[in-house]
Amino acid sequence: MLLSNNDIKRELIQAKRISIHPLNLDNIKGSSINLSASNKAWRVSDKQSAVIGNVIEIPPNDTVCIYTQEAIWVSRRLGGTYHPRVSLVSKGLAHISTTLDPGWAGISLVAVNNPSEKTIEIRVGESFVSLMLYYLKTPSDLNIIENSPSRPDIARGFNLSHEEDLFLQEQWHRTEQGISGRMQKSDRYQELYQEKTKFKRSASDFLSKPLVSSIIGGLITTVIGGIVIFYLGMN
Ligand SMILES: Nc1ccn([C@H]2C[C@H](O)[C@@H](COP(=O)(O)OP(=O)(O)OP(=O)(O)O)O2)c(=O)n1
Repeated sequence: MLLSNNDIKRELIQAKRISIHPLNLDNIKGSSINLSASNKAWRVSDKQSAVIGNVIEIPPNDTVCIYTQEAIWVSRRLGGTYHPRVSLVSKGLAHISTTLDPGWAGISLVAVNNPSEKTIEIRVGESFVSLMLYYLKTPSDLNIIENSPSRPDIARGFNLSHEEDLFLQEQWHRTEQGISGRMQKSDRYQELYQEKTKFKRSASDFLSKPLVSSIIGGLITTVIGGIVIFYLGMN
């Protein structure tokens, strides 16, 4: 079953099946979450960084592998698929759709391909890929993650700077505890949490109003009374 925006928000608040950090609530769409481009991106052609200032340049007929800013953890009860955004493909870019395995933790490495004849740019921080998440009917029995978190195995094939290499070694984006812990301490998570408690509070305030509670009480009494009278009449 595909997760809606409400499902994603509920799961993020519980932090038992999904954690994302950094969390951008505006990126949660109807049935997906958009992920943004980080400043770590390399050309497949010559393995060099594709980042110039605040922009990632994708040369004609080349592919650039871009790390997302967001690190994601999902439990064994969820999987996902990565899809290109319309704003990206309408520029002439494409990327090969890939999968998010149950139990995965890490930043994602998304390969963006430019089959056109001109250089196309993606701004650092721009959301460029949509992730759709699905509940699994039964939890995956994959106990050992087959791929190393945040895929340094692939990134080390590029010419990494010392800082980039150090970043890939950081543990916060490579474990459930790291991603979940940072997410729960963030302002955006607190905002999401407050939103939920505000809704709960206003619902209970509404139900506790004397007029509302007497109408509900009256309705319940009428229904129960009706059932009792119906059965008495039957006998
Ligand atoms: N654009 C993407 C898509 C996925 N992943 C992460 C999440 C996935 O759970 C993990 C493994 O994805 P694949 O199974 O597609 O990886 P491989 O191509 O390496 O396949 P295999 O698992 O057969 O080694 O990589 C990623 O970093 N970037």
